[in-house]
Amino acid sequence: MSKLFMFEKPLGMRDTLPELYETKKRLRTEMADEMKQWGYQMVETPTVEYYDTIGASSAILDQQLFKLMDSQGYTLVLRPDMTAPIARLVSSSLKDAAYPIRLSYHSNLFRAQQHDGGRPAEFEQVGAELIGDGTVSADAETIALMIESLKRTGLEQFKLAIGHVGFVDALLVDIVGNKERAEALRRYLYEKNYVGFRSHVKGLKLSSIDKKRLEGLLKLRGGRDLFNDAEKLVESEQGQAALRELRELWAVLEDYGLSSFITIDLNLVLHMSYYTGTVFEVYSQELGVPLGSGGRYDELLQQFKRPAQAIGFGVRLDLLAEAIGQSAPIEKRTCVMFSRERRAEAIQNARDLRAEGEIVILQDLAGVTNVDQMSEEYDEIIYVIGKSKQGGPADE
Ligand SMILES: N[C@@H](Cc1c[nH]c[nH+]1)C(=O)O
Repeated sequence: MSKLFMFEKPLGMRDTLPELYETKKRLRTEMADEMKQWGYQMVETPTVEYYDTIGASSAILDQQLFKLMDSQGYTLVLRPDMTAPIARLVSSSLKDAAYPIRLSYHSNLFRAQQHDGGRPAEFEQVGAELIGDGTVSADAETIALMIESLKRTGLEQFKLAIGHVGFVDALLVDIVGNKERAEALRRYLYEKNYVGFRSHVKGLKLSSIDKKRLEGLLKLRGGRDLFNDAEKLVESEQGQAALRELRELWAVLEDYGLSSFITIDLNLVLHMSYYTGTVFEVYSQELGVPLGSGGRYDELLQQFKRPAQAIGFGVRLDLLAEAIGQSAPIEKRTCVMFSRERRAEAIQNARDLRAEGEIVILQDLAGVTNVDQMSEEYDEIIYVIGKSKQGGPADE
């Protein structure tokens, strides 16, 4: 091995130390327990998939895919997303299961990074998919489940922004006339580059009324009241239908008692190109980036020959851990330090304490070079050293 790389990790790869490991484990368990109680069943899919199927339908940029080749020469990818593998699974291994199907997962995903110091290229996502149900009730269930599972982890200050692909697309095409010109504007929205959006709009050959309408889109963020403004802005039936759907969604989320977590953001555009309807993103007060997102993808399943409407979400565990702070409970650690002549007694001691649920490190004194430094690691040390005292307590 080249000495240069001995301590290096590939771009964007991270180690997880014990404290973060425990925090992530707690968060994963809380979320998984909540999803289980809503009837979502956990599944696992392979880490590697075929590039032609999963790589392409995952809607992740090609340059973000980790690619490898199998022994037959087929290109494989490390999965960048769980939604496409689940669509494959539902259309193959679960093809006889009746819709709607409720599945959940916690899986590591891989998205290659171009620069160092950026986001991790491998991260864990906890998510759920509700497949085969196109109702607004399914949209609301997915959003409510996301909120409730985040609440269960102890996250308090967060908001979920809801938008609709149908609305943004309809409004942009209404005004600029075709999909290509709309695409340039969508890109600014996706990058949340509103300054760029405004200056692009200024340069377009449009009437001042239409320019105002485009700028009006940026203001469509807030509570239920903005639906009235939005209705005036969009002309097409597609745009109006999207707004009716969102109004109904809001009403269902009120029935769940969760509307206080919601803002409507009608210029929300997400990274996955498979979204077709409602989309949403979760922000916590602590982070500048969304820690999870999701949406409706009614056309993805037909690529796998089992057409179905579907919706789901994914939460990034690394970002959730960052938002919540390392919060695994501090557990007491006891060390039973023994010398050889009392080894059997020490083993029994450790076994008894572990049976009571304690964390016990069993350590041969001869294996330690710096006893003082080692002692600092533990909350309690029980020395079982020296001559055996038959039946008596361990030496302190
Ligand atoms: N797979 C999406 C999240 C999602 C799940 N279901 C629908 N969307 C992502 O990684 O961003």
